[in-house]
Amino acid sequence: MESGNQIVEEPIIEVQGLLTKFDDHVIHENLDLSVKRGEVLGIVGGSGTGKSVLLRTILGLKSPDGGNIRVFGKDLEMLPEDERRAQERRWGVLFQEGALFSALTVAQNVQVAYREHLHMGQKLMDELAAVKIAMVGLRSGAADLFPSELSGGMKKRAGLARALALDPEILFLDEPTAGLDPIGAAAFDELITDLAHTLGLTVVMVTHDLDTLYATCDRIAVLAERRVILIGTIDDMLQSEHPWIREYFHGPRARAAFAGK
Ligand SMILES: Nc1ncnc2c1ncn2[C@@H]1O[C@H](COP(=O)(O)OP(=O)(O)OP(=O)(O)O)[C@@H](O)[C@H]1O
Repeated sequence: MESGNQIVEEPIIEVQGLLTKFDDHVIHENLDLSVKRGEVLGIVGGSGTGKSVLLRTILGLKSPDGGNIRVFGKDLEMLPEDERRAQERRWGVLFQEGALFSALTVAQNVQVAYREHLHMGQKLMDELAAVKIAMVGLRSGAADLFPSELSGGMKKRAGLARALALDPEILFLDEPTAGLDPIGAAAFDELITDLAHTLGLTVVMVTHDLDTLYATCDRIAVLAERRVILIGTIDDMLQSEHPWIREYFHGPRARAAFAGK
């Protein structure tokens, strides 16, 4: 149910008064979100409420149209290019499908970050990639496989190994269990929890998966009405009277996910 991490109150990510839009289509307005260092935070919300756009905006892939975002106490928009890149090295991202380069092996995918950000010999890169590959529970032989040779679950793990390449402090996950069967999804949830705990990671994940919320998240942020309408624990969600939150956390699927917890 919880990462078991030591959670520090001081925020590692702070979003204040965020406005994002595409032309006249306002996605977020006056959105506030604070993520504590060491917590596993799940972001939920109906389809099209702007969960992925929020992730992309925090990552600096889309500029805010208003408000500000501070990660590690710094506003990416204000940073010169070299500091911005240094900032980006401190987080890892796993997009849906793992977003692996199809022409590269698993090990080479992990090494992309080393080539881009660090200067080291091939032997050291191979050794570091092997550590990351083992860390995500892939057997060593997987290092030399191409993405097309991997199952869905292995692809996710390879993507995770790549996201962990530079020992990030924050891990961003977009729908980590989408497309996995229930057993694969449960194993992936366990892996995320173990890694978060062992490495002291802060994890921010967008997910629709109630089992994942129950298994991994310390807190949940609910996106609706263009902002975060509630942030808190599962118990806080269960006590909310908001119609969407009630429907989501008291619906038949939620009851099934709750069973036995
Ligand atoms: N590049 C873009 N250009 C125009 N509109 C966009 C763009 N990216 C996202 N949107 C719009 O922003 C809104 C929010 O999209 P987003 O993908 O963040 O939703 P979501 O909450 O992640 O949805 P889902 O749960 O279905 O994945 C949608 O209406 C989408 O059409």
